[in-house]
Amino acid sequence: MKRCTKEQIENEVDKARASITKHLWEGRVYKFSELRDIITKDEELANLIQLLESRGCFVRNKPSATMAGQTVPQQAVVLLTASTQEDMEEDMDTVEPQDPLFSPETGVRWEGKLRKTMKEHGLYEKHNTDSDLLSGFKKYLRDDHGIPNCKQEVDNVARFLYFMDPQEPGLQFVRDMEKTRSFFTKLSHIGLKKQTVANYLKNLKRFLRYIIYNTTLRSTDTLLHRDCRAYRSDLGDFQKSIGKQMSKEITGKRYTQMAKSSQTPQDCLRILHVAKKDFLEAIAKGTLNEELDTSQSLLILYYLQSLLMLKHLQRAGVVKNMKVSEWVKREECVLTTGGDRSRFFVIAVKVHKTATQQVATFSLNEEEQHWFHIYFTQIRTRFLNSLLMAEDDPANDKFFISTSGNPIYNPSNDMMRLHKKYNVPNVTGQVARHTFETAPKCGFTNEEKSIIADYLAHTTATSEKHNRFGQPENICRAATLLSKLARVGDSSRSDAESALSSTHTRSVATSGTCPEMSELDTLNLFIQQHPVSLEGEIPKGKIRKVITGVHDRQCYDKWREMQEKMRIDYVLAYFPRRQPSSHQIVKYIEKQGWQNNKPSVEKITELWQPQEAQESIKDNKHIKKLVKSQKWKGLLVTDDGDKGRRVVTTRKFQKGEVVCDYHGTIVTAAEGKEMMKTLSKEEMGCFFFFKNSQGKKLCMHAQTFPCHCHPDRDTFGRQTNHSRKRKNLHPEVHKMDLGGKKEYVILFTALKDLDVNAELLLDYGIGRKSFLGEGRDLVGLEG
Ligand SMILES: C[S@@+](CC[C@H](N)C(=O)[O-])C[C@H]1O[C@@H](n2cnc3c(N)ncnc32)[C@H](O)[C@@H]1O
Repeated sequence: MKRCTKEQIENEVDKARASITKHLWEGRVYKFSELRDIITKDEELANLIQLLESRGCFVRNKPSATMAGQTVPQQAVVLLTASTQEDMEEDMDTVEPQDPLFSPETGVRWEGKLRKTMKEHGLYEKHNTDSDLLSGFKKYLRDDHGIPNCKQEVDNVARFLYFMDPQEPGLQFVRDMEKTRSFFTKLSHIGLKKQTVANYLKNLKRFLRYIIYNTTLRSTDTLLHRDCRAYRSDLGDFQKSIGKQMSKEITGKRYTQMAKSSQTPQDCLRILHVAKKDFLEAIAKGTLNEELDTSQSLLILYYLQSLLMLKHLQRAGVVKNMKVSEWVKREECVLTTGGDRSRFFVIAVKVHKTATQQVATFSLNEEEQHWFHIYFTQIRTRFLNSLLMAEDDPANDKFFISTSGNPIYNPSNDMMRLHKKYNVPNVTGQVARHTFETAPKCGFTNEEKSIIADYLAHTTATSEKHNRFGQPENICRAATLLSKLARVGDSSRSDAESALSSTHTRSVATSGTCPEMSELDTLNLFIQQHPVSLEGEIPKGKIRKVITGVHDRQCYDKWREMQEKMRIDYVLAYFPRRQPSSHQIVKYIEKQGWQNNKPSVEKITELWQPQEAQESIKDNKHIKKLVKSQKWKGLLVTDDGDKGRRVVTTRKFQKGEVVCDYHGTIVTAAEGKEMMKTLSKEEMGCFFFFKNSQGKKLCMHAQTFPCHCHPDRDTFGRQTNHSRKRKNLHPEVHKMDLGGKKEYVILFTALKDLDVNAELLLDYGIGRKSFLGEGRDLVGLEG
């Protein structure tokens, strides 16, 4: 090139340099793994490497035995005490401590086939996790990240390190991005889910963060430290590309999940219904200060987390980060609806990873508040006791604590365990939020819709609005409205369902303007929020309509109808065995002080019938009054030629009704018999012999006339005639508290329905040997 210009020569030199560089990189550098793939025998491989190196070639990533001095001395990697939390992530996919009672279904399951494939591709073997490097990482995860069981994560990294260098766990891998890529490509090629591959990547990134920030590497090996940082940044790019592939898979999965679960809000709440019985039993135990076993304690913990995510639609981050101080500072809010006051408790969670700057607010009703209280005072303290904690331990202020005494790690997994335990298809918090967001809000006013939207969105504006409880009512109203949504189509009906079983209501329910929110659902919710009570008042229109919406009229009528029925039953219960007169009913209703919605006398009279249960009768005031006063109505004494006087009815009596009593004085049966002996044939005997519950023979005699207590009247019982065949009365012996003294009372009840002008007839028991009836000596008596 003598005649060439300087520029031409320089061009040629550049070309040669590029060619040599290319040769150096591509022609003279060999990867150890590639050579090993061709030559399997160690000795031959070693000879070849020796030859290549002697000719100026390079062999990359040889096992460390052949690279002595290049690995980082492990003693240089010392765990730093101060942790760097600058970019702590939400690690929702890491496996958590396993509980024998609630076995989780998380992480990679080393099913036989997968394990085999991984083994075949050299991806399964791992380094001993007790090595300095890995045990340091383990400690870092446990102490700095509060992950007590990080086995899976450490195992993943141990597997990766083994793949990169089977000899020993080292850091040289940061200088081999290509092999790193090959590890991840292989993982996905053998059929691991993209999400699992992404987990490996995430674990590796966290391992690097540990190395970079939590070890002494920065000072002991600056270059390697620099390479670790560069490698971690490259991993970020790699993660993005995997992320793209994964997002397709995950979006697809989520879409299917959403589509699958775009059922109804109450489907999302199914687990809360299914587990509720057991949960309430556990709560009841807690309320009674009885000791709860671990299974019950966990049930309470998982149920409450699920309640927050599925019913109150809080994100997992909110549940995880809710603080004790926030629980303690909960704000009471009373929604007054008509005569009823509903208490709510608003809680604001300020720090939650899902949305910094925002305050998540939710409100618990009184019952829920009690549940949380039981958890807080009994379960949480017990869990905390299982670990000796430092004063400044983060668990001290986290509201939800796991059995190990550490803050809960992943509420979503806890919720999944609860679903699994009760064999209910899992619903995630995200799906629940989506379902409630998209549920048709038929019958809601625009204002109500916006309250719900605000509540669900937690926009900054909303949080500002709600911050410091500016508008706690709205939060409570949102909770109420969400309950309303949740009850659409709910099949677990109670009072409301029976109340709505009339044909009229059914036709309204089906022809209503809002098929999504039927009248039945609305009524159910309304009754749940404003239970029908004997004394309560139905809420005033404005407050009522928050729930009743377009079904206000029907709900109003039904509520009142239910209350009226309750009041009728109440009045009827006061007259269990003796039909009350109109006057008695009016007086009794007046005594209750009901201002409106009073039941009518006619209805009560029409509905009255004697109750079968005899228990209530001995304490029944109405009967007691009649026994004391002897002013039994509906009876008349007439004269009968043959039998003397007789008692007849002046009104109808129903079978089972108390007609009158046998009023007299109690003596022993022996005394009664003695008294009978003294009677002449002409004298009439008024004796009623009976046995008390202890079998003692007694006698009620009505020989003294008029009696001292009722000198103005002859009582009906003693004028009742005998008939065995046509008897229509049945005697019942009771012991009643009459003015502070327990006394025997013999009530005559109707054996059958009695018409007007029916003679009262009792079987005196004549002829029965065991019965010392007063008429046993009578002759010529009808059968
Ligand atoms: C407890 S008193 C019944 C009221 C009675 N008839 C009166 O005038 O006072 C019982 C007496 O009534 C009469 N008596 C009751 N049942 C009768 C009957 N089936 N046939 C005839 N006399 C009867 C008998 O004289 C009997 O001693």
